[in-house]
Amino acid sequence: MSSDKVPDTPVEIIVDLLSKAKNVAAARGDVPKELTSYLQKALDIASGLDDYLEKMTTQESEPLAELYKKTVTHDWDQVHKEGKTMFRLPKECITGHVEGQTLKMLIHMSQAKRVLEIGMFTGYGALSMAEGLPEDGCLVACELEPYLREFAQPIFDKSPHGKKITVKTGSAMDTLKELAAAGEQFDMVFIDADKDNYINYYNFILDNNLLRIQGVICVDNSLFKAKVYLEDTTDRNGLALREFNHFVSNDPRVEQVIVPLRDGISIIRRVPAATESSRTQCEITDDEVFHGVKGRSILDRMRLDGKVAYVTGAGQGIGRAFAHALGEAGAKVAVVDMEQNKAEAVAKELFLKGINTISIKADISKSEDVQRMIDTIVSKWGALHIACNNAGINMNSASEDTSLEEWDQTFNVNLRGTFMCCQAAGRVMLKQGYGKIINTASMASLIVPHPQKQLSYNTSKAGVVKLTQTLGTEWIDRGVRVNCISPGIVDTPLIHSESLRPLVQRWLSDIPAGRLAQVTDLQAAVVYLASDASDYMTGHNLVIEGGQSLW
Ligand SMILES: C[S@@+](CC[C@H](N)C(=O)[O-])C[C@H]1O[C@@H](n2cnc3c(N)ncnc32)[C@H](O)[C@@H]1O
Repeated sequence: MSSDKVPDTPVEIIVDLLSKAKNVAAARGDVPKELTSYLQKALDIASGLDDYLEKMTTQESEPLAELYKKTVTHDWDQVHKEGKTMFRLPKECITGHVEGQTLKMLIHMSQAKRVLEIGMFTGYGALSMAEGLPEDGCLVACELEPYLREFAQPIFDKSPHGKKITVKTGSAMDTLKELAAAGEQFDMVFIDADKDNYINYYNFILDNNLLRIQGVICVDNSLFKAKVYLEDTTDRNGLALREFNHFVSNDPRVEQVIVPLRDGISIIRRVPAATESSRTQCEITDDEVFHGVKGRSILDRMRLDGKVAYVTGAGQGIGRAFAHALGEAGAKVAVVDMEQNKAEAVAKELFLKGINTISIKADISKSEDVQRMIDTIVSKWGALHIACNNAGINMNSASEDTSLEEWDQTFNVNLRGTFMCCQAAGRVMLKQGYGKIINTASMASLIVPHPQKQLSYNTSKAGVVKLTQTLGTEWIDRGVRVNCISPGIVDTPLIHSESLRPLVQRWLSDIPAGRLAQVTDLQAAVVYLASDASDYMTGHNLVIEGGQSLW
């Protein structure tokens, strides 16, 4: 701490007091050595803490460093004297490096997408939080002083994250009212403005649903230089924070913890409305719709954490997208393809995203490969919950010319192969009493796509639907659900082949959605069918074709 700096946090105050005590001790000749040495040790511990935290915390970005420098070197007294700000703003207002990174970390951990800041100052906290937001995230910063928006904006503009920030100038309470009237809701709120209004901001936010359930409110200065717990406190802000902490700690709508970082940060989580205390406050229907099935919200019910999955034909296209989707939702994924290098490449992608994965080379038209695939997965991970039978081939010929070879080859992979996978996976799943099988069929099971000629493909995919319906009804009473997904025409490398490329325009005129399907259009469906949320669904053909089969 530099000598001209006023101690501002409990630790800084302790350092100041210990330094004074040390000086008093040094001025007297009769202080025992032991006491001087204890004082020195306490001083070393306290004075080293903030520096150490600074050093061990991830460095700030260049725009943040620039914003910090610009803020602490600015002549705020002069600005105020010139009437550019209503209040004299001390540069110590700034959140700074360690707190900024803490806020950014909280944004990541809570996966917040929409953030509200009350009290922006020069935008250090706002930009730190914006850096933690996803690309489509947004942060609304409330600030009383218009001067500060002008001050911060040029640096926001230099950062790739600055565009996520919208500054609303004026009284924060007016802005909160405006946001509530517009039905806005946030995942995280950072309160860091006028201390005696904290309680009003907090209550307004909760009373008006500005914070979503499970959302987080962070509050700065909640230790307020230790004045919140020192008995002789008369300071207005210290008393306001004391009352605020007391109120929050008794509020059944939330859980809170005060982290003794700098001047204290409270982290307050809005708990689900279904807690005992709030239940007694109003009439609710006390059921799974209200609480969620096994207490899990609908999005949680689509998580696949701890589940073991495989996807065949996962080396590219739809299968690759399915493998990523299942992994992102929490499953361990075996990436299966007849081309080993492709399976390995996709498994590497999943690994980079932190997904547990293995690659397996298997030709699903060979029964020994199918059994080896299942055995490998079960011996590696001890179970099999999700079987995604996606591998398939498509060949084109006029029906009068279709060779038996083409027919057999198509059926060997698309129908016989899918059956073998279903059977081998099903045997494991029936023993477990639980399983989800998702076959890739095709819109061609419903309509006859044209003008291309693909008799064997269409017929084999119609077979996949009937296979799915039969297994789906035969096995559901033993916990195994079997469904299929029928994509329309998907924009994969396959359709950019010489023979198919000219047909794209023709197809587009048959698709109400006006575009081909992207593989990403199919990802949510596979996660849904793989999750407990679809447990009542079996033998279903989920058609995703931009409306093409309806025209
Ligand atoms: C402690 S500073 C905020 C620091 C900031 N969060 C950061 O990351 O550096 C408090 C800010 O709140 C603003 N403020 C105070 N009262 C306000 C009010 N009623 N409405 C909006 N902003 C207010 C002040 O102008 C000041 O810029």
